[in-house]
Amino acid sequence: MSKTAYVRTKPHLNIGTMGHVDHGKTTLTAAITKVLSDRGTGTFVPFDRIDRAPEEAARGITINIAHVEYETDTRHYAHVDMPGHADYIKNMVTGAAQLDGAILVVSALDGIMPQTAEHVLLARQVGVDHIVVALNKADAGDDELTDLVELEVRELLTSQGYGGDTTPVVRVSGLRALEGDPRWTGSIEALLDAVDTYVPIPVRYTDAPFLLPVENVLTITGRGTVVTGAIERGTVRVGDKVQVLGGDLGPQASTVTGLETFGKPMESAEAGDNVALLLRGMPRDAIRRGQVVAAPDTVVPSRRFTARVYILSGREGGRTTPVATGYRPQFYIRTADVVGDVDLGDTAVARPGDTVTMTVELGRDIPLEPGLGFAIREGGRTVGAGTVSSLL
Ligand SMILES: Nc1nc2c(ncn2[C@@H]2O[C@H](COP(=O)(O)OP(=O)(O)OP(=O)(O)O)[C@@H](O)[C@H]2O)c(=O)[nH]1
Ligand SMILES: [Mg+2]
Repeated sequence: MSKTAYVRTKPHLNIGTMGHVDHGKTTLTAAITKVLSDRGTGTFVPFDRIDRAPEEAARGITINIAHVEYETDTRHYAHVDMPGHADYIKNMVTGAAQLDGAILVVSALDGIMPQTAEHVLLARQVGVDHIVVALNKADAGDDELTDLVELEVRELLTSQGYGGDTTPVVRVSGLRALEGDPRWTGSIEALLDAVDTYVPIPVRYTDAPFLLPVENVLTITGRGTVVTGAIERGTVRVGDKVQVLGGDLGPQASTVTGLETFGKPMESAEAGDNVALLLRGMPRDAIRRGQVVAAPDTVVPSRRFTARVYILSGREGGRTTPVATGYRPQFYIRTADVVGDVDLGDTAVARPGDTVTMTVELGRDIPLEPGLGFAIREGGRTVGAGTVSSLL
């Protein structure tokens, strides 16, 4: 089977849809691919293909199917439609989504709902700096109500530091656009123009040594083990030697023998690209989500570090009671999810809303470095957000 190689002609960005359940994220995602396939710069991905369970390995070393790709006149996008609220939280807090910008989908009929606010808050915490709003279901709403919803959304964004006054808010109908109604396909064009102009091309760390947090691991019969994820920094080429780090077996050497993005082979990939790497001689059970693939001898896994941590307040969905030394929550670091012991030193307790320095000892060694962000979770909710200060 011969495949067309990926040709990099435009800057690549990672974006995604977020917003309350049923506000139309998946319908909008399908509509975007429809409008762009009509333009000839993408492939139409119908609703039920996006909403289907991920990981379909049969077609080659391809990435999680919740991603779709498309091109506008000026850019190449990987777009992730997170299937549900829990997946959104997981992908955002672990950094797996690595969004350069987000489309906040708000139903013009319902306005802001709890997950709308929660997703905006989380986007802020994980460093998504640019949001474009799709006021969806505009076909079914009346103008006065939609005006109110728009006002409400702008206020929410401002309250989270997004500059709601200048945020593009575009009235769309994913459903009608999907049906080909020209009035509403035009609304999708307008939304894409807003994304193209409002979300800047991010600075990529292409000069740093290669590092890929592993999101998924698959086996391709007859070819070997494949890992997928978004490249955090650096570049990688077919033939490069790499190390797999953060597992129980210690660092393991391998060589990249295949490289693809969205099923298309590529010679080299760089920071920000969503890729699949075929790794020579790597047994399937020797690597799992949460580990990293890196340039040899550039990363040393460790488990003790100090960090500055913000403990979310109850109002932000966090705890209502303080934490103390001996607290043992889960730490979400890159794509890893690992338990850690918290030591607050001289500080007696950390109350919700406080920012504190803590020492953490993780349950296993993982690649860490100063400046690395992480989330702290407990019982299915995010209770803290922090940054590594130093390794011990
Ligand atoms: N009238 C109208 N209905 C819409 C529009 N977009 C989506 N819907 C309907 O809203 C419902 C939810 O749409 P989805 O696209 O599944 O919403 P979602 O946000 O992906 O939902 P979750 O993934 O479950 O959070 C479906 O019944 C859609 O047909 C729209 O533009 N107009
Ligand atoms: Mg959906």
